[in-house]
Amino acid sequence: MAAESVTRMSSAAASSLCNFNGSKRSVPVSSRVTSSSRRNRCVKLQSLASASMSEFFGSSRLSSVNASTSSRLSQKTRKNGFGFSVVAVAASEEEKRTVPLKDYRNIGIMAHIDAGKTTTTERVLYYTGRNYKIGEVHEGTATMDWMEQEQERGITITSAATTTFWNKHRINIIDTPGHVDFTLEVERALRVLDGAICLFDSVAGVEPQSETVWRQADKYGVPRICFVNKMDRLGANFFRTRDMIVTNLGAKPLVLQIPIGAEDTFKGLVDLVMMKAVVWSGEELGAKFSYEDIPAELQELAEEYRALMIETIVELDDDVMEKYLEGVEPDEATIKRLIRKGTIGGSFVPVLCGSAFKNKGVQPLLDAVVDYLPSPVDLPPMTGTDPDNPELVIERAASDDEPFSGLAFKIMNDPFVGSLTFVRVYSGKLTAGSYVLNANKGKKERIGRLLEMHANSREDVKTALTGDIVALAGLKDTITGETLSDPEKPVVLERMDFPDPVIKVAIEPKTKADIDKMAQGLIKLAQEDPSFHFSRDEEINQTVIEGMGELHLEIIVDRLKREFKVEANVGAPQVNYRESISRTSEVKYVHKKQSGGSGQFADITVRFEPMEAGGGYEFKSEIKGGAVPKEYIPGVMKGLEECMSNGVLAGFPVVDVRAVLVDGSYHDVDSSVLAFQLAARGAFREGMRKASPQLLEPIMKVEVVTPEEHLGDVIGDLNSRRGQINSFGDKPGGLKVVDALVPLAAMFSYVSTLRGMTKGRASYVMQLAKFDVVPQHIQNQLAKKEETAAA
Ligand SMILES: Nc1nc2c(ncn2[C@@H]2O[C@H](COP(=O)(O)OP(=O)(O)OP(=O)(O)O)[C@@H](O)[C@H]2O)c(=O)[nH]1
Repeated sequence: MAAESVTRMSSAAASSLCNFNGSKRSVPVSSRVTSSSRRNRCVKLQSLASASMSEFFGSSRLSSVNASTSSRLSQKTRKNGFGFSVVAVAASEEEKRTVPLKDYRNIGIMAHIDAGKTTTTERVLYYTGRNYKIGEVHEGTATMDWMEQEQERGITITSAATTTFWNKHRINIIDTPGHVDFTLEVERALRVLDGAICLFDSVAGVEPQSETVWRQADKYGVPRICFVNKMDRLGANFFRTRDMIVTNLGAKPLVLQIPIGAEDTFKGLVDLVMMKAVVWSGEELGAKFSYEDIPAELQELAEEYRALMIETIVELDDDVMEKYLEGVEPDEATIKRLIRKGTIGGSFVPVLCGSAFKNKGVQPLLDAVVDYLPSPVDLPPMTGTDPDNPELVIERAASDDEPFSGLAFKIMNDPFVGSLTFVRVYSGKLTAGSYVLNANKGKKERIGRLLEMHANSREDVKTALTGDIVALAGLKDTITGETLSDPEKPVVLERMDFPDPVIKVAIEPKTKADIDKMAQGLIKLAQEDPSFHFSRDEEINQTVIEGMGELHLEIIVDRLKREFKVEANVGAPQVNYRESISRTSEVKYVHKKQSGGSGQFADITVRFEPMEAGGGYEFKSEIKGGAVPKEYIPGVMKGLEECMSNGVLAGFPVVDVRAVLVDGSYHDVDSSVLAFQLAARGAFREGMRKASPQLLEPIMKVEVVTPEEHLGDVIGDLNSRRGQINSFGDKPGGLKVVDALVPLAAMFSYVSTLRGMTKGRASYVMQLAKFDVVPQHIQNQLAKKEETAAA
């Protein structure tokens, strides 16, 4: 059975390579990406906020794009580009709150690739009555996987939002992708969610990507419940997964259910709160369940786990604990109250089980979402800062009566509705037709339409209330991570972190006529996805796209083709290196020019210090007594910042460096901000060279699962890729698992090699572990390539 997920993963990842590697790469595009000397001439675009079509290719083309878009926008009901209907409902009055805020659950479903997130979500939609007909991932009909690429590959790429109801509670769900290339989607979802379901495959247990998303959820303090899925699969083991939650995640599981049977005898579960067996009569969609007596052979185990559960939760309440010590067990309502308290407070994570595919365990899971995950009012108020005074902390309680605040967490381009901005409302209300302030940019935005999303279709609403997740049509300047707020009571909520891309490829349209279309597409795609960057060098006529992995960039190229009708050739993937320094240097740099009129003078001394890994870049001024007047310091900062994206070794971004302005002097007439900016550039060049610069490369944590007979080949191959084997282990089904650290540069086209070597029976996952120094002989090779390219 393990081969089932192996094959699916391998084929998804394998297809990611055909554009970038192997025989299909007979493309007439320079596989070399922009050289360092040229890089600084590139226009770097990360979002539409930083550039627009007009900046890129002139304004005339931009207006034609807008005109055609707006004519399409005027239509009310139509099919969107993905074949689903867009429904515009005339909303007359302001919507009233029908569900109290305490009955809201904003949740995400997160897991390793293939654990069953989409399948579970589809079941949730069915059992909550949202979907009449169920979509199956393997048939390519899942509602939440609405992109063509998702349906073809059976994987989730974008997170989709949907709203549904259970026991009079409103549940907003975001389905998130498991593949590491789309980790940003998970990050964005976690930033705006109040709680999460963490799914595990009961055969594989806690897998690498589950660890990653678990840490992400920790970072945002998201309370969660665990669902051990796929209990029907051969090799399913609930208790091993429970143990892995302890060993691999360092979490404290609170077992609330134990399975009745496993693999093909999996029938249902014992609910330890009610001490009842919940047994399904079949495995078909909508199969009925009944409450029964606990099977005799499970009675003892159930009592043991119930006792563990009670002992854990009574610790949260002194009175209950006292009574318990006197021999009085808490009643069901008290048990639920304490499980809820401990889950929200992070004391433990409830663990449930089931088989989404066989329709067992989904309804109790929904009950647990309602019973144990928090509503917006159970969480501390959101904090932010005053846009005019970043020192001033502002709180926004979750209430319709507070001033409006919301966070834009995702932009999606719909070919017909236009750009949709997904917003989580944290406080107050948002009304269609009103104006809000983009507090990060200080710009007002008009709210055109407010849409409630149901995966692939949408419904117009007049008002969004606190706790809602809505999509806004018509915003012009807002990008992911920015705060929208009441213009009279502005607030900037804490921003999200976006990872920097680790790989890049050169790309060019197959026909010259498509160059505009490609730029338009890239701008839109970069606006949607902050982990995707692109840059263009006009002089050598080359565009480079950068992303989180081969699959990520392949999807971008595929979307260019499908959504923007641009066929593109792509070069070989290249690693996005970083540059840093290994020792401290101090330089004095004088910028002096005397040519006829007024001169330029700036004198600075800058110390460059290495910082801890992950430290980024920092600037500090130690100027005393006005040696460099305050008004010139921004010039120094700007000059240094400009250089940080363009290191002295090979033009890669510089990281983990602190620049300290220690001294300087100025001239009453000839000094200016510009002169200090130019001096800073000079100081950077000299200072970095003196500080033993070094090239850093992304090192990936790779986990390969292979049948034993191919273990030797797999290890030999990893060694030849500069891999460092960390551990071996066993997986159910006689499979071996190898954990290694391997430089990303050596992992391109790995999937096809692995497939060839193991006849398609092995699979692997990898994720970024760290950046590390590139060995000297490889640095020399890279420097040589750089020189040849520059020549
Ligand atoms: N046997 C069994 N198969 C399941 C179960 N749940 C999901 N699957 C299958 O596992 C595969 C992966 O399921 P998905 O729902 O796409 O998993 P996912 O976590 O959404 O995957 P990504 O979005 O690609 O990360 C599909 O073939 C499902 O039919 C289950 O409970 N039992």
